[in-house]
Amino acid sequence: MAALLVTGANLLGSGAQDLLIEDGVITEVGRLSAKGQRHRDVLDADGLVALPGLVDLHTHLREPGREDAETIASGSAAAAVGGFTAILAMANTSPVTDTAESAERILDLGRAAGLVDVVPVGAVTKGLAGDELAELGLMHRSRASVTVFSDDGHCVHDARVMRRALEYVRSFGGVVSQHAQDPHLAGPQACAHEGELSGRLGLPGWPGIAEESIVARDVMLARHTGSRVHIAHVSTAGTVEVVRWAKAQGINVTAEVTPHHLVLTTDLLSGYDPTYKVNPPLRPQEDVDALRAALADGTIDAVATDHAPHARHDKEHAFVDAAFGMLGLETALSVVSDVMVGGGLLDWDGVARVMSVAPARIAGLASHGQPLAVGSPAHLTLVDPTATVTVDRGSSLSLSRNNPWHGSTLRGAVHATVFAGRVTAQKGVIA
Ligand SMILES: NC(=O)N[C@@H](CC(=O)O)C(=O)O
Ligand SMILES: [Zn+2]
Ligand SMILES: [Zn+2]
Repeated sequence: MAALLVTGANLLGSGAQDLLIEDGVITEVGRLSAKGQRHRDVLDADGLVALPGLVDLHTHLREPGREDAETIASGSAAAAVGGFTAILAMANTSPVTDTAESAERILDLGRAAGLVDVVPVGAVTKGLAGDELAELGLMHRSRASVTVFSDDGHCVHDARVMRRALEYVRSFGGVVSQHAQDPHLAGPQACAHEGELSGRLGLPGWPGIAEESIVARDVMLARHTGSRVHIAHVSTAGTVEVVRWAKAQGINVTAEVTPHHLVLTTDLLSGYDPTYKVNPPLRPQEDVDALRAALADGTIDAVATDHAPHARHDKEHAFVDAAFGMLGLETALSVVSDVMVGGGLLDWDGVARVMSVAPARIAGLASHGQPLAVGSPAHLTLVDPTATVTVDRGSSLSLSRNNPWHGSTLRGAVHATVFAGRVTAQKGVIA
C-alpha cells in the first residue's frame, strides 16, 4: 500500500498536525510521528500551511491545436508546481471542445499526464460561433461529465442563445461561465481600458460598461430561467455592484477574479508592452480596490488564473496586433498570498475558500475542495507563508513566456503539492 506521512503541517483551525495518507485517502490526522514503523514516505511540513488542493476554474491549455504554446502535459506541470490539483481546461482550442468525444479526449490526455485532474469545459455554442448550441447534454453524459460550459474568448452575446443555454444546463445542474464583453461596446480590436490613457496612447478602448451590461443581462436571465450563471474574470467595480445586488436577490450567480486583475493596473500599458495585453484589460486602481474588497467579502467567490499561454510569435507584435492573455498557474498562490494575506484582507482559511472550496463547488468537483480530514481524498497544497519568491519567467514549466510577474518579488510560496496521495511537485520541480 502506498503511504505518505505529512508531518507538522498547520491545519486550518487545528494547529500543527500529522496526516497519514494511504492509497490516495487521508486515513489518520493527529500527532502520529511516533506511531508504528510501517514503511512510508515522509514529507516534513513543519511551518507550512496545509490547504485543500487548489482548483483553477479557468485555464487555457492549447492542446489540441497549438501545442507549441502549451500542451496538456506542460500545463499540468505548471499547475502542479503552482499548487493546483484540478484545473478546468477552457474550450477555445482548435478544434473547439464542443462534442462529447473532444471532451473525453482532453480528460484522457489529462489522465495520461497524471499530475492534476484536467476537467474539460464544454463550449456553449458550436465552434464558439455564438449561434447554435453545442451538444451540452451529450458532453454532460459523457465520461468527461462536463458541468461547466463556456465560449470563453468570446461572449455569448445573443440573449436568446444565452437563455436557451441556461435552460438546458439547469436540467443537469450545469453552469454557464460567461466571458462578458458586449461585442458592440468593445469590438475585437478593443485592447485597453477606455479612459484618458487609452486616448493618449491611441489604443482602441474597452469600456467597463461592455462587461457590466452583459453581466446585468445575464443575472436577469439566470433569475428568469432559475439557472446558474458564473461570471469569468470580473474586472470592474460596476460588475461587482451588479453581482452583489444579484446575490442579495437570491439569484444563482458566482464570480471569479484573476490574480492579475487584483494587482496590475492599466498604466502598465504606457510602454506598449504586449505582456500586459489581456482580456478583459487591466483597469484603474479604483477597480482593483473594489475587486480585492469583493473577494474578501465573498461577493466574488473564487480566484481563477485565466492562464493564457501564447507563443512568442503571437505575442511579440505591436500592441494592437498581439494576442490577448498572460500566464498565471505558477504564480497565482503567491500573488494571492502577497496581496490578500499580506494586505490583511484574507486569512489562510479565506485563501482555501477562494482557491479550492468555492471553485470545486462551482465546478461540481466532489473530490476536491474537501476539508483535510479522515476519509477525504488526499489532494493538498503545502504553502510556506514566509518564503519570498522572485519570479523568473525563464524557469517556468509552461511552454510560453508571456509572464507579467517576471522580476516581481512575492511573499508566500507553494512548497509542495499532493495529488491523490502522491507528491506531484516540490519547490518548483515536478517530483
Ligand atoms: N484572457 C485572455 O486574454 N485570453 C484568453 C481568452 C479569454 O480568456 O478571454 C486566451 O485564450 O488567450
Ligand atoms: Zn475570457
Ligand atoms: Zn480565458
